[in-house]
Amino acid sequence: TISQGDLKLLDGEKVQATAKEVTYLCPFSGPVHGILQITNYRLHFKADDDPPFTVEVPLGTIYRVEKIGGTTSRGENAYGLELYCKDMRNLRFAHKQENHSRRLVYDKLMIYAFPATSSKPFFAFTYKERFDNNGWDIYDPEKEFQRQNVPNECWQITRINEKYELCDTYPALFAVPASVSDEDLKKVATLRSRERIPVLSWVHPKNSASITRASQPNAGLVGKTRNKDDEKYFQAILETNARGHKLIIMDARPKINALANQAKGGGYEMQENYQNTELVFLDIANIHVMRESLRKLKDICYPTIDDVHWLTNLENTHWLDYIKVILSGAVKIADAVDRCRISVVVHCSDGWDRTSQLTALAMLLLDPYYRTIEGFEVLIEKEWTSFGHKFQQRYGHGDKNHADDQRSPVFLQFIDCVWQVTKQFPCAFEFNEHFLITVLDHLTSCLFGTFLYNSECQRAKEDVKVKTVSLWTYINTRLTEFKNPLYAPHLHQHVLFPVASMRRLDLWTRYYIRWNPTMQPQESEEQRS
Ligand SMILES: CCCC(=O)OC[C@@H](COP(=O)(O)O[C@@H]1[C@H](O)[C@H](OP(=O)(O)O)[C@@H](O)[C@H](O)[C@H]1O)OC(=O)CCC
Repeated sequence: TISQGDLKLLDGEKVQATAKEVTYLCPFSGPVHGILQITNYRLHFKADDDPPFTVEVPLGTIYRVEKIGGTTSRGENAYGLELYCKDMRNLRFAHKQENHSRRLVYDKLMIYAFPATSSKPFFAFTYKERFDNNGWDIYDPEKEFQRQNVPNECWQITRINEKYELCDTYPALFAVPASVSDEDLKKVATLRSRERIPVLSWVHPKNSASITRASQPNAGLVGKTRNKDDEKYFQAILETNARGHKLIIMDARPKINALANQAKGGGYEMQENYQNTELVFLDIANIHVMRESLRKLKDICYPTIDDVHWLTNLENTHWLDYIKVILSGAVKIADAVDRCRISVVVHCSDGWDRTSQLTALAMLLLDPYYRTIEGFEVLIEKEWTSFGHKFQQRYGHGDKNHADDQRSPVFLQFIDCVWQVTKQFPCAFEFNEHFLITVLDHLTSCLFGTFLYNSECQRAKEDVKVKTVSLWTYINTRLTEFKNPLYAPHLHQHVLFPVASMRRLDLWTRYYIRWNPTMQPQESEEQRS
């Protein structure tokens, strides 16, 4: 890496703009004079004074850039830029009008922070660092199925989607009941939203109960004729569990939303048509509710915290209510599969947001492998990236349109739920909190190819495994940084059942309040006199 000033450039990173005499308007310690640099990967500010105070943010983590003040602004620091970031902070810089540095910085930000809009490549395709391991090899679907003893007499790995022809938001390889034919699968696919048919996520190593995942049925408004093919398919899933006498369909949504989806041809399975099947609604709200909740949470956390009203303000964001309802959904699934030995089919509307949260969390509780660093990397590749969670759309990678209502912090919520479980079982995980925060930092940085695009099919088309570095490559070259010193695997081979009660949940302040220094209690007037 070439160092330029204090900026240690990455391989492939080049400075695109340098602005001197810029003032960083720090909300905590006040204005700081220094030099602002924009590269094709990040924004870097270095204060003139000592110790070298720096502010840095990957351009992918910026979702909005606003100009402050105009050429007529006369106030101190009234002319500059405000950057809104996806990592819970905003950065304000004041520029001098005369040297036109704001125009230069603004123009370069528009090009390099929003490559999808400026049709530039993501920096991940320019990043040329070499590593001695390849994180793209961590997840091999057939190896992971083999670990679950699949294929076997109950489950087959079908190649019907090898060219993404059945469902282009699903992985090329997935497992379905051994008794069904590819013809059956094609029929079932016409009955599921976006052809996202029920397929295997995890099978219990001892009692053969399974977790399968899907999108909602194209049930439409009640009164449509029954759906024999779908009902037969559910029977096939039921029969994969030798002792299985029942199947539970866990619909992640509030029932009112499932009903509303009927108006658009969606809906849910009519229980009476599916023998030995129970339908449960888990009451998790949709992506719009979660986006709004995080917006409120950022408002009360940054830049200032109203300490007197903190708990009221936190409650009014409902953020922890949603963490609780997601966690309790995952506990219900783990309980059904492990204690009751009943197979569960998980779905929601599209089957790529709430369904991913639930299957991944339930598998984390059920299978200690996913609580290792390698296992967790496999879990994310399997239940999130390969099953088509739309990372680019949900996080707006490289997209200038910050108001897009398809954006939503669904994956952040999942990592928050994982953090909650690590707090209740501090010795059950190989990874530490720094690992989780690093995953979130690179969810938005666009330095790695792991979270780019919206599906396995798109990532294959863009050849990310050859042209970009995997986040797991970076992580796995510095594992000691991410290991939990308290990890005691031999004591935690059992299923974890976290308590999803409000009194046991905490706000993850090391993430949401990471930029506010530990606020010194304000000295009272009499103490000062
Ligand atoms: C008359 C028109 C009815 C109508 O628009 O139905 C559409 C639903 C939208 O369905 P919802 O489930 O409420 O919301 C959907 C889910 O959040 C889904 O994620 P997931 O993978 O977790 O399912 C997202 O992918 C969709 O973009 C989003 O629209 O809207 C509602 O149900 C809102 C009711 C409060």
